[in-house]
Amino acid sequence: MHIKFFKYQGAGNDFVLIDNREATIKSLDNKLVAQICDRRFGIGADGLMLLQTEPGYDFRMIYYNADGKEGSMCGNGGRCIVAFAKHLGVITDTTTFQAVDGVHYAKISAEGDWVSLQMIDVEVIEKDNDAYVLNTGSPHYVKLTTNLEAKNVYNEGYAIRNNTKYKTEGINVNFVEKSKETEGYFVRTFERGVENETYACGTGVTAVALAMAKHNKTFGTISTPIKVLGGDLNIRFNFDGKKFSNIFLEGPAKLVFEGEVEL
Ligand SMILES: N[C@H](CCC[C@H](N)C(=O)O)C(=O)O
Repeated sequence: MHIKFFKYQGAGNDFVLIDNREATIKSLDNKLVAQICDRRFGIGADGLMLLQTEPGYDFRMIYYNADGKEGSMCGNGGRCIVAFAKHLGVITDTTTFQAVDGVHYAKISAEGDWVSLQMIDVEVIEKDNDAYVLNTGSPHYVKLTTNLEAKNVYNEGYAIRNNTKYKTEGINVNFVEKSKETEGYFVRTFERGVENETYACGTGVTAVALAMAKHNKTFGTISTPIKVLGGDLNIRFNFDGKKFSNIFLEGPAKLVFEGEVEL
């Protein structure tokens, strides 16, 4: 099958996107997705997304991790598919679409390269020793640390993601350090389903922002800037001490190149 694909990146978290509104692709074999995402033998990406039609919504987002398996919600992927929808002319400056964790609202800049994506509300944050564990559309483990720049995120992230508690379902592991320059944080993430560190993780930085508000007991309307290896993201939300709502993940979403491939 001859397929046109588009390569997007959101703060260095990168994806292959395919316009499947004609439902040309009925299903995607795990091995084929993994091969497309392979950084040596394929196009190379942290994940792959299909943009599909969905009655009552602008589109449906189908997300696959680089390991080829259909994944849970991808925040940066959600921002990139909104930019892709604008590029295709499916939307103009706001959208409501369906994803694996429910309905998402988003707005996009006129230039089409900056997206603010609403994430699901969060009420439950658990502790695992001194780490925070919460689900922002994907499951996340958040651990405060120091000297993050020098940390071996692969080894330490791999060990937590594969320990007896998390091995079966997996979990995304976020290491966070308070920024010296801003009110925000520096975050590095070992991502489930990529099974490696990524340059950014949208649901991950969202989980970090919420966990830090809980940790610091800050309430009200909060805006948290977060630096990641691939750039800068911002998370805005309300926290009343119990529930996190009106959560928006904001940042760049850029088209890198487009091409064609024989699947
Ligand atoms: N790897 C994640 C899904 C993608 C999350 C990340 N790319 C994001 O931007 O949220 C998981 O399987 O839980």
